[in-house]
Amino acid sequence: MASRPPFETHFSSILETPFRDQLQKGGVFQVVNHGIHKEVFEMMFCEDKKLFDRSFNEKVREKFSDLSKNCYRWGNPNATSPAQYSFSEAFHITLAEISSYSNDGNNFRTTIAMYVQEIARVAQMICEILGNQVNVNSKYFENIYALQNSFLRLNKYHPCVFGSQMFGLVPHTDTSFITILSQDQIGGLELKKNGQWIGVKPYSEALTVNIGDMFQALSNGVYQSVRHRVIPPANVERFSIAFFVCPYHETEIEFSFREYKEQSERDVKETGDKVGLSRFLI
Ligand SMILES: O=C(O)CCC(=O)C(=O)O
Ligand SMILES: [Fe+2]
Repeated sequence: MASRPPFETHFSSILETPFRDQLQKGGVFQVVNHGIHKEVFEMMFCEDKKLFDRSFNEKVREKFSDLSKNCYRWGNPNATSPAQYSFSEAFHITLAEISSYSNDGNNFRTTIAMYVQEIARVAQMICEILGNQVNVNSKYFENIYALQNSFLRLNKYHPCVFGSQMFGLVPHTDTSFITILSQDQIGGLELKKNGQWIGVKPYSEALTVNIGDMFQALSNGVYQSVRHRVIPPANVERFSIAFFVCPYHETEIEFSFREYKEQSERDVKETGDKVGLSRFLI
């Protein structure tokens, strides 16, 4: 593979107004010239597709050859109505798992480890820049690659046989510090801004970044996590890969990340929705 393209080091200057104002209202931005080689994305999406191409039985099987148990889901098992159902399938793979992969020549594992190393490097830079702007202690992002709760979510969206009655992914905010998304060119991601849903246009090789609940809490509400959803594609499949940068479970923000995650999971089970940060504010 050719050497890494140069990273645009003046990235931080664009974080000044009015860009920063946008983030404060809950925003998503796209990063180009991030230094990740095109081939890394091509290889990752190729392995991603092969994984989803396995039979349903294989994917739900208890002991899946490359991955740990229970990392696969189809739809939303807690949904109590079609409006709460996500018409998509996904694999969750934590950094803890990825960093334990041995270099045994397995294509899937080598590719995923390489991808995560690259994406963590970009995530580190973005978190530090965003954190500096709002005086967040850089200790939270000292070594993102060591944050074992961070995870990749591989998403596959299918053309929805129920028309527009169902979401590809139901409206939600991410629990992470930030989320970095690679997506193909199909589109379907939307975010809520001023009460309206707005489509996020995919750009080739751009990374889409959004603020999650934990950065909203860390920045004391200066940055806002953004509510987003995915509309299922009309007649093709869509793939995306999200990297969620998450703190250690015991990290104290004003609550611990574990408390936040467990409460969110209980809320989703009981109400079909994640109540979110508002529950933790005094
Ligand atoms: O697939 C997308 O565009 C968004 C994925 C997403 O929001 C998520 O995985 O949390
Ligand atoms: Fe999300």
